[in-house]
Amino acid sequence: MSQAQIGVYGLGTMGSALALNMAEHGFDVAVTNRESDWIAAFLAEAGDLAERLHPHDRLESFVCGLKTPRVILFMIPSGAPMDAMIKAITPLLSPGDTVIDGGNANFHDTRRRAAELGARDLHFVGLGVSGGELGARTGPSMMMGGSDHSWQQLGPILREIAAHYEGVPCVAHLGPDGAGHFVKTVHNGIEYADMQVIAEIYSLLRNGAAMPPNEIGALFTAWDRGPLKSYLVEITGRLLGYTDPETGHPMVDVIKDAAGQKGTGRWTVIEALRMGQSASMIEAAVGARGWSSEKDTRQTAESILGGSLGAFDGTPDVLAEAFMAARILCYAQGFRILAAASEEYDWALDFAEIARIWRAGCIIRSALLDDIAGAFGADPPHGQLILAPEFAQTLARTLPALRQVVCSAVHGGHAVPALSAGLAWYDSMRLGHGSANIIQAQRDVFGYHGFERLGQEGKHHGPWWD
Ligand SMILES: NC(=O)C1=CN([C@@H]2O[C@H](COP(=O)(O)OP(=O)(O)OC[C@H]3O[C@@H](n4cnc5c(N)ncnc54)[C@H](OP(=O)(O)O)[C@@H]3O)[C@@H](O)[C@H]2O)C=CC1
Ligand SMILES: O=C(CO)[C@H](O)[C@H](O)COP(=O)(O)O
Repeated sequence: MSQAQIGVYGLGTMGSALALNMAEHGFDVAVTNRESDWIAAFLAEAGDLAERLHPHDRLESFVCGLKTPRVILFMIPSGAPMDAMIKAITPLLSPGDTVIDGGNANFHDTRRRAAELGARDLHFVGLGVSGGELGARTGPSMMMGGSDHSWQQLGPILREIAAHYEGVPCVAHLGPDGAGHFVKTVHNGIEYADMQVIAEIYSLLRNGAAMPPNEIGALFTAWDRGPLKSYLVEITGRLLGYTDPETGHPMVDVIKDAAGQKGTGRWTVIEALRMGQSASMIEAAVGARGWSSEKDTRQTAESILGGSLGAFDGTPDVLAEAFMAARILCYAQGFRILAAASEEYDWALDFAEIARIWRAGCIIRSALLDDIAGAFGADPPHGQLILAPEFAQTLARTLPALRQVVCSAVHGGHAVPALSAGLAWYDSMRLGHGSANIIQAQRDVFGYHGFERLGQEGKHHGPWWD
């Protein structure tokens, strides 16, 4: 039997697409699935590529069909199923073999699994994969966390199957154990915030300016030809043009306004808060998805509290400028979380490299990421994207529009949690002197917690009343 260069376990949406992508790039791939009935159907659809896909219906033969040291990619749900599969496959492996979790895993699990497998001379890789099914098939962006040994095994395959931006593969070895999954988690957090900003802009145009979905779609499509160019803007422009074949209504009007979420956005916020960081736009986006799911309550509330909305008094040009400001702020918040984690876990993340591998293949790919890569490459003040000269300039130009949009939205009763969170963060960060002196004084009054005095070392207390 021929010895495959890599094994893919899990022939669902992502696993089958990645296996086909590898086969198309000339790699021999051993494939298997929990429900083995799927394997024959998958091979039938693979056409000529089936020559390079080597099916197995048992874990033992799947492992035996791989060149050593082995490289095995799991594309399955990342919680308990991944732990169960590790338990099942570990006795079949040899020192030097690498097990990869390509799912959206919590990076704490990845760190634990890497340590457990490491103790048995096995390598565990947390591979963040972004781009959905099409990306996985034609070129995803991939964020790898694991050992140098695993990168040597995997790198040549991943570089071939990845998306390419001007010839540069969108994949990198970002650090050890959980680094890749953490970066993918934050990628998804940014994805949540960018999607929420888009939804808020759509809602202002639809409910505040009575614009029909197809016209809003055309506007997004026009924006996609300029500096706001991005995958999410592109698909929003396109999806808004669709009509429901059943009712003849715009497709978006028949979709229930209750957003799903699988956890990565929430993990981003949890990790940010745990590290004493803020990612207020991502938090707003996660919260807004939560509120959206309370459809029944909102319907009752509308009859009690009133659901009228005022007119939105802004032009599409003003919205485009506000969108640009919000997008910069949302990426900036994402990179701050990465910086905090890099320090906490000693990962030495390369932020310019992360921006580079997000330029193509992934869901948050946008024209801005090339500039972000350049800005991080030039070492911005305090490592802050908003202080990089070109971004500070763009923010100075676009912030008045964001302010105008948020003011008009608030005045008209339109909920813009992400846009307003971005603005509040910017307004907090641009002042050298804020209002936390009041918090410190209050804490000292009620808890004798002490405060620092401006320009003096040590802990002080106020002359408060008894
Ligand atoms: N869909 C997407 O856009 C993206 C998904 N991901 C991540 O990729 C991973 C796979 O997602 P996706 O391909 O969409 O999911 P699918 O539901 O399409 O496929 C799931 C796969 O996992 C297998 N599986 C499910 N439960 C178990 C189990 N207990 N033990 C062994 N195998 C199991 C299924 O096998 P069976 O056929 O037998 O049910 C199937 O092969 C997930 O972690 C997801 O978060 C990452 C990026 C994007
Ligand atoms: O990883 C992804 C995209 O990058 C997946 O599509 C993920 O499912 C998106 O998250 P959610 O389902 O919570 O919206």
